[in-house]
Amino acid sequence: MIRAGVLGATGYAGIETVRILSNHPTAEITFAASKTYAGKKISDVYPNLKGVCDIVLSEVDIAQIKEKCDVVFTALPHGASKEVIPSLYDAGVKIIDLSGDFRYNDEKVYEKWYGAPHDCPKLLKKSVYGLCELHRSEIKNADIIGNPGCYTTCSIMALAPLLNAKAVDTKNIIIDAKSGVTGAGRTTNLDYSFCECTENMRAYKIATHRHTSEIEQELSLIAGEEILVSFTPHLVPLKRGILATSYANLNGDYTDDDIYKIFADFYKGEYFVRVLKDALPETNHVAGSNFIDIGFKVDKRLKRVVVSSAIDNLFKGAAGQAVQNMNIMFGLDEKCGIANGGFYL
Ligand SMILES: NC(=O)C1=CN([C@@H]2O[C@H](COP(=O)(O)OP(=O)(O)OC[C@H]3O[C@@H](n4cnc5c(N)ncnc54)[C@H](OP(=O)(O)O)[C@@H]3O)[C@@H](O)[C@H]2O)C=CC1
Ligand SMILES: CC(=O)N[C@@H](CCC(=O)OP(=O)(O)O)C(=O)O
Repeated sequence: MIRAGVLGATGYAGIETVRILSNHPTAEITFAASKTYAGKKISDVYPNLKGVCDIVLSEVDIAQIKEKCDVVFTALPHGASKEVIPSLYDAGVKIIDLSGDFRYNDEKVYEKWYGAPHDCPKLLKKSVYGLCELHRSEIKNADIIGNPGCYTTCSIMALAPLLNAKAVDTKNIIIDAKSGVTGAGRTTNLDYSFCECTENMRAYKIATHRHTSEIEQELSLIAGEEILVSFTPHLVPLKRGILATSYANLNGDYTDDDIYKIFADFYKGEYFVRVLKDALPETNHVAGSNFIDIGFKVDKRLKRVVVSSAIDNLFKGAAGQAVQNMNIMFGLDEKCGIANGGFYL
């Protein structure tokens, strides 16, 4: 059995990690940390886990983690992760960080978009960007994973095949993305309260959202040149789900069949990627699952392709992909514990 710890276990991404690991056939939760609820059972905080996971929450304790864990998931706010990760690394456990702290190849990019010094650039260099379908071979041997952001997973996977095939103009890419409210975490911030969010939609952080830099890092690697994108996130009245609509100008007279072939070839054999033909994704079809659904349409009039992609922000966008990373790092079947399709009516 893989012995797993979860820090920030009572947050939305943390509890989703706990829920997935509780059903994982070859992993068990041996340590779960919370500042606010230390001393309580996790099932007292989330009663839906009663009888499924009743572990008692502790303060972070590196000596205990060293003794009890092979891998630790840090589901903490960015900034808090990089404070604890050096000690975890010294304790010899593998680390899967769900925050933005270990996603960058260049600390200067982090510092520019997060507005704070990175503090542990040597460990940042050792980390691998955990977008499983793109970095599987590096993930296998990694000790620290920077698990991707939710908007970024949905956006990068929608555009990577087109850039890889050099099918689109690299200059004018636009990503318009919508997220459910769990994307903001378990916060008491008024902006995310029921009456502010229900029956309402709003764009935010236009041209400044930190995920822009993560998307640009990965798309540039694939394209082999610097890619800049317009990225506009929106908050929509859903609990879970991200839908991204990406626009790119085509470099030639591509048909829908040509574009389908580009996507199908790029994601050949990828269980968690469902390329749709003559259909478009819906957040309901991926909720509670590790799937990404990708559909598209060529706009012949404008010689443009519009790609629509959907994920569950807490699953493929956070905890599910984190467990997918664990499976790869420990040589398990990548689908272990996360193979099922979700189901929401
Ligand atoms: N929500 C989402 O859809 C996604 C989130 N992420 C990332 O995952 C991480 C966790 O996000 P999410 O679960 O949404 O956030 P939450 O706010 O829901 O949970 C974070 C938890 O961490 C603990 N915590 C808060 N502040 C600190 C601190 N300063 N030091 C130590 N612990 C702290 C709190 O638990 P306690 O008080 O019990 O210790 C809190 O509940 C973030 O970095 C986020 O960006 C990534 C992808 C998607
Ligand atoms: C709706 C909402 O607020 N979403 C979050 C994204 C959550 C996430 O994936 O962000 P990290 O990069 O911090 O892990 C946001 O826009 O900041």
